[in-house]
Amino acid sequence: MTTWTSNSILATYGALAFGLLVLIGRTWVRPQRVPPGIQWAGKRPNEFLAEVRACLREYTTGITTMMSAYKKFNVAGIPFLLPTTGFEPQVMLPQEWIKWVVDQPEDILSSRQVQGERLGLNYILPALDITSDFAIIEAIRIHLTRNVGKVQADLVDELRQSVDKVFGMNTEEWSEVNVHSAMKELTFKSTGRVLFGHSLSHNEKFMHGLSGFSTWFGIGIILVGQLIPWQFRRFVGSLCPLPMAYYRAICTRHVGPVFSERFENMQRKIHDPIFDYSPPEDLITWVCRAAFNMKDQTITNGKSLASRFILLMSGALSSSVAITTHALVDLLGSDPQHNYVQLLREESESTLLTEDDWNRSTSLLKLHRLDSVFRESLRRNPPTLRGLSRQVMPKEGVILPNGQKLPQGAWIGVPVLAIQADERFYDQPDIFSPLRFVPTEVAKRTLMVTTSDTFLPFGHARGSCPGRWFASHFMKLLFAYIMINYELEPLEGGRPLNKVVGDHLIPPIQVSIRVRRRALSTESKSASLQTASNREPYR
Ligand code: HEM
Repeated sequence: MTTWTSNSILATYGALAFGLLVLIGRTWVRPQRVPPGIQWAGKRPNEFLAEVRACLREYTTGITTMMSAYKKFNVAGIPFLLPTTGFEPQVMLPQEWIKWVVDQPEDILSSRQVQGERLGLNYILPALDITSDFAIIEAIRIHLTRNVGKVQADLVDELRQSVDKVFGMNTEEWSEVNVHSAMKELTFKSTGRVLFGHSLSHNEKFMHGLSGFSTWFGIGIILVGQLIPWQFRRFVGSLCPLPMAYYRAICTRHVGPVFSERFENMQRKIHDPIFDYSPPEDLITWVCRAAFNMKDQTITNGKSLASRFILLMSGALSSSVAITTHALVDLLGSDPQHNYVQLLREESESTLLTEDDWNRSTSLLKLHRLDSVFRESLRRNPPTLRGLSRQVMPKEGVILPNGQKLPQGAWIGVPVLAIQADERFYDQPDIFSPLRFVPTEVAKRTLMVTTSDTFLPFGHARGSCPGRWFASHFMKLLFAYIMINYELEPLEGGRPLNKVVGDHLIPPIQVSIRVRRRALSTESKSASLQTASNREPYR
């Protein structure tokens, strides 16, 4: 009797647990993101809780699900549902539909809605005020791009000092430099002068706050928005702000008063033209100007601009750090026989002969090889694996170009990495070919900043990166300076692999390279080129 009772209790608990598991399984993968009629990638037929397990496998499969499903479905013109680590699958559309995606307005396909969840912004920064976005984006897209020539001398001055400090001045001894840390310091320091002005970029406390904030912001985005299941976002998101708030407070303490003072004085000058005030020409001034030029005049003080500015800039700087790290590791990890560093050095030396050349923006248009290196590196290492992410907004859903319907709340996007590795668009796509985009007699020039439906690391059309012209400018100056002034040893064992974390390709941040300052005269250099290990360095 007792055995019978305990068996039935066990059976009841078992059935309850099973029921609960099925119930959880049904809702664990966010139901809004699972449109009917779209085929899953990576889902095994007849597997118990197949959709949950397909998402779980994404923690370890890296890019394989996306790459193989792209070939199976997208190349045949069929959309597929990509499982994700956040348990929010996303419909990947075929490349031919990109024009349709970018033509849809924000109230039909919204990028902001996806950002709020996928970057975890709704949870790590719940009080985020995006009224300033338009002014900041306009200032970057129009003023910074147009005035990049005017600020080039400052940029060059700053990057010379930073590279000399980080890579050293010793022409005899080789030193070991961690690529990622070096690129972080060089990027923050050099671009900081233009983005925040001379005084802030030389303020150690501010720069320390900015660096800490960008690290924690990056961790928060990936952890809350992508790695943990969507149900836990609110809870984990409420913990992340602690270190972020600390560093953000440091930044705000320094940048807030600068914005407030600039905003008030510029506003006063508008109403009182004889007021004696002329602001420095930097991004902070251009952001305030763009805010005054907005039709609806929703921005009434500099404080709100400052707070959003820090956020956008820290994201922008982190992207630039990742891309310069990828590019340097790509170059030094390539077959030393090609001696790409020497080819880049020759181009830089013949282009940047005088101080005027360094300070003139048109000089950089002649750096075809360097431009091509960055475009090729971005092709192989886009900052996000998926791009053009949008959420379906209308209650009645949207109809895809093939007539299929997607309900409200579904997420769409395109597999950027797979498109950029498609042999229909790129010859031998698996090979790092840094001179691929150098113009020839038959191939016309494609700049690294030119987006298209087969080149998407900066997005494409509406919402694409407004800072890419500035980023390209900075990255070319930085690499030209390094190539001209330093010898760089090739990486032993080739190009170390990236890590896939959430939607990001993280460069190998542990990699160090060996560098040595070049001696002034070419003749005197050649005698000292053999390394201790007797390997032939790039020269
Ligand atoms: C190589 C470095 C960079 C890469 C790869 C990059 C890439 C991107 C990407 C993929 C987006 C999102 C596009 C989309 O949603 O479709 C973006 C947005 C943005 N980028 Fe960049 N970026 C870089 C550097 C910069 C720099 C240096 C700045 C500023 C000076 C900047 C400012 C911005 C801003 C403000 C946005 C938001 C645009 C919006 O929401 O409409 N970026 N960037």
